[in-house]
Amino acid sequence: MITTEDEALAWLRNLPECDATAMERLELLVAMLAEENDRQNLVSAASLDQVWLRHIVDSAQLLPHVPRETSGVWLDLGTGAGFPGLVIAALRPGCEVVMVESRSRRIEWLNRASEAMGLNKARVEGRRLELVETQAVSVISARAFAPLEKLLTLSARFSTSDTVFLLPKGRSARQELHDLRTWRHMFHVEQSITDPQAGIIVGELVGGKGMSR
Ligand SMILES: C[S@@+](CC[C@H](N)C(=O)[O-])C[C@H]1O[C@@H](n2cnc3c(N)ncnc32)[C@H](O)[C@@H]1O
Repeated sequence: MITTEDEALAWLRNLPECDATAMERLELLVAMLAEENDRQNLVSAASLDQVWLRHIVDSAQLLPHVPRETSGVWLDLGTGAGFPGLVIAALRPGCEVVMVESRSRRIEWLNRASEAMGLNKARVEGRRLELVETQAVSVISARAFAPLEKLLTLSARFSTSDTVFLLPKGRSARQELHDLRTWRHMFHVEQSITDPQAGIIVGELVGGKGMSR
């Protein structure tokens, strides 16, 4: 379990994707986030004291669940302050990361941060997820976006049987998965490395696209 900022930075530096360019991009994100958080409430002020642990590594810990050679779109739902979307895009610059966000000031922030970080393959879909054109994607991530049942109802149309869902769910992961009734799936809960009580729901929908509902 990672509990300090030093441990978070050490874990990150050991990540195969974390080269000098990625680190520079993440440092820029951390600096810009601190500044922007004075203008709009992107993350809790308290969490900024442990930003590498609470936001950067908390996002980056999704990467080992997706092989580096995976191609196709990584769709991040409700990216908000940039998590995990901007972190994934910084660490996998060859990956087409699409960040869906509906609030205008957050859309503006995501576009500005993405441009400053030089994330040429990342893109912001600045609209409600319900209005985003359907396409099959390789990965769907969502941190603090919606309860599991609703999340799947909104996002299943982007999935195939190969689409990997990566859903950091905090302390409710096991309960939400246990309560899920309407979907056939191959989900399980992985332990978060940043919070002993938090879990990440990982896996695929059987049949994808909600066809098996
Ligand atoms: C609680 S925040 C989490 C932000 C970020 N994922 C994080 O973990 O820091 C949820 C975000 O989802 C966005 N959101 C909620 N419903 C949405 C929808 N239907 N379509 C697009 N964005 C949505 C909100 O505007 C908000 O920025």
